Amino acid sequence: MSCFLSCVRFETTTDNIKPTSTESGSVSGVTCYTWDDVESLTSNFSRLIGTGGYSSIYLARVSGSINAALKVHVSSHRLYQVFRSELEILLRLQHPHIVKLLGYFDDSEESGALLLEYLPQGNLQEKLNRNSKQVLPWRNRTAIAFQVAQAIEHIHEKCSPQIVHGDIKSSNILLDKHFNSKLCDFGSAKVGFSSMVQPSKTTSTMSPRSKQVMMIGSPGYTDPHYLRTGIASKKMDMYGFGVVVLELVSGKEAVSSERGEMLVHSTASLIHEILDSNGDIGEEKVRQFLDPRLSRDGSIDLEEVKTMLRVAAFCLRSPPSLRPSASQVVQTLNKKIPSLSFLGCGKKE
Ligand SMILES: Nc1ncnc2c1ncn2[C@@H]1O[C@H](COP(=O)(O)OP(=O)(O)OP(=O)(O)O)[C@@H](O)[C@H]1O
Repeated sequence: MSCFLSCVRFETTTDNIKPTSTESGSVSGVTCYTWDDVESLTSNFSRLIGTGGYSSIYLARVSGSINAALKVHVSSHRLYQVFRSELEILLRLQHPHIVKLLGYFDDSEESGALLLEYLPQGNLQEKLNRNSKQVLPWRNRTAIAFQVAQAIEHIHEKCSPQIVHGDIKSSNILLDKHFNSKLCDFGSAKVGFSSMVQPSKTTSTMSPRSKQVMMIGSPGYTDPHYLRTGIASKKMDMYGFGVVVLELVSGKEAVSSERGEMLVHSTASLIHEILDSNGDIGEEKVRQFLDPRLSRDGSIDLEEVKTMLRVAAFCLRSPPSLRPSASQVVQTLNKKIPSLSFLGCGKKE
């Protein structure tokens, strides 16, 4: 990146955070960095730890010793808006299960980077992968579901204006050294509407190709109602959450890398059976669906597996109005999953 540029500071007290020109500095514990700082924090981008559709993530060191992750957004005018939107949202969020913003770099035109707390166990998708050396124990899986539901509850119901994440998936769930989870990637999030957002006028006059670029969500996780209507709502996050719970229980990918089949399709008959019987599932079915790597764990309570499957089934329901809210999911898991208490994972926030 050529020259560096002035920093932008944000006032976080208003709904729309307005930038005001300043020098480098720190605001509410969030530091504004220069590009020289960014190069030095990442030792010239020497360790790539992740890549996404819009960004590359590098290991960084703050004060010479504390690990952090630097998310550098692809430099372009359009993607600068994605960066700004993610920055503005993260500045407003503080929750134990949402990734913490430590600082940022902003050239005010087309380049930006976010300095985030570092999550050493990477993302949940990698941890559930069959080739992962370590099998994620059942107790951690239920805790992760509970913590992600708490994070969604926070953005949906405890933030004003509320936030729809728009891309709930296992690669957007990061894990700390104890396998506690943190929701990340707010680049697709929508803020400040009562319950849903319709495509804007400009979107409705766009070519189908440009519309495709505007769509949010990821294959295997996207709410079919959103795909049909373009209307993003809190219930689309609950759909993505339902798919993540299916992944946690089965250990399977949302889209099979071998056959390209979607988990929601291969599990459709099981989901229907659960919904048609009002939540009742035979034990044999449950055992068949459970991640085979967990079957050696004799301590698994099949009632907990049933609860997780019921939650997933209800989150995948159509129409979206039939899906539970994040608070309802938090309450259900809290009540019906005794193993949560073993972990001290914080049944209460
Ligand atoms: N704070 C972090 N600590 C450790 N690893 C991280 C961190 N942030 C991101 N990563 C890694 O980088 C990956 C991509 O991050 P992220 O989803 O934020 O990027 P993106 O460009 O928004 O991706 P997407 O394609 O989902 O839009 C994550 O799945 C994770 O593996």
